[in-house]
Amino acid sequence: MTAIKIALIQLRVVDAKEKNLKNTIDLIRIAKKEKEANLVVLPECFNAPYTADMLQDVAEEIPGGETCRALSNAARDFGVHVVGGSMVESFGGRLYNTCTVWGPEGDLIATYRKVHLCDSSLSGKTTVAETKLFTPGNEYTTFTIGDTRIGLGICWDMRFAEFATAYRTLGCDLLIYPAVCDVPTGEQHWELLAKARALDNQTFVAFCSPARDTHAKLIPYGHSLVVDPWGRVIQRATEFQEIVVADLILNEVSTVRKRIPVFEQKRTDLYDLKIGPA
Ligand SMILES: O=C(O)CCC(=O)C(=O)O
Repeated sequence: MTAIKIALIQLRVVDAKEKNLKNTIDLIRIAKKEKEANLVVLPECFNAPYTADMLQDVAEEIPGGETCRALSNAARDFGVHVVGGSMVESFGGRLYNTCTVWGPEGDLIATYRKVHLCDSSLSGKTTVAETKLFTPGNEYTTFTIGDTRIGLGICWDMRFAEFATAYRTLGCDLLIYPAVCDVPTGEQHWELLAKARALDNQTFVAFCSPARDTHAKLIPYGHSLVVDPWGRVIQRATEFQEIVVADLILNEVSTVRKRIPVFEQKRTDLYDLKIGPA
């Protein structure tokens, strides 16, 4: 079994794409060279702040744009898997909130387009209306490191229990969600959601947020974290820019599943999950 050392880069996102890309590359280098991670994760909208009026300006084609070039080069130069948080993808005249995944040779090994678009007033302080801005994706996305299958979601996706359970059914042992939650909602729900998805599905779960920026329109909660299949938080960031690193003891997945065999005991005669697309 390939060991996974995951690094969540809680990036301080500023209002200039080149600065964010440069900062990202520096932090990917540190995550690999100094902290010896073999899987590096970036936050949702890591290359530009999360604001509706900026989307067209920062949108790029995948894999043709400067953000993909930067991530591909970093993955190859440092020899590390990179889950590229999310970026605004422009495709066929539409915008998607998309995560790219890069292998250690710099190859694009997966892309995931956010499936559940967020229309919410969150805590009552922040309003998000993504269905007016983006087109939703329609597919699950998984990739593997060694024999570990990893499933992807973005932010609001973390609230949909069936979606995460579908990933467990598809064979995932780790779920990764780049995300931006506002502070009041984060205080109430962030850790609870990560623990719930981990415990329900007996998988590792990682949420990766940008660092807190009190001048941003949507002030990110921060506190990126990793939860194990038993539902314990094994690493947690503060609200500032930092890299949190966790060794995933992947044997724990089968241990927890043997000790608590809920997936064998589901009453699929009474309830069952249909996995699409239809
Ligand atoms: O689920 C949340 O609390 C935040 C969701 C969100 O802001 C988003 O998906 O863009």
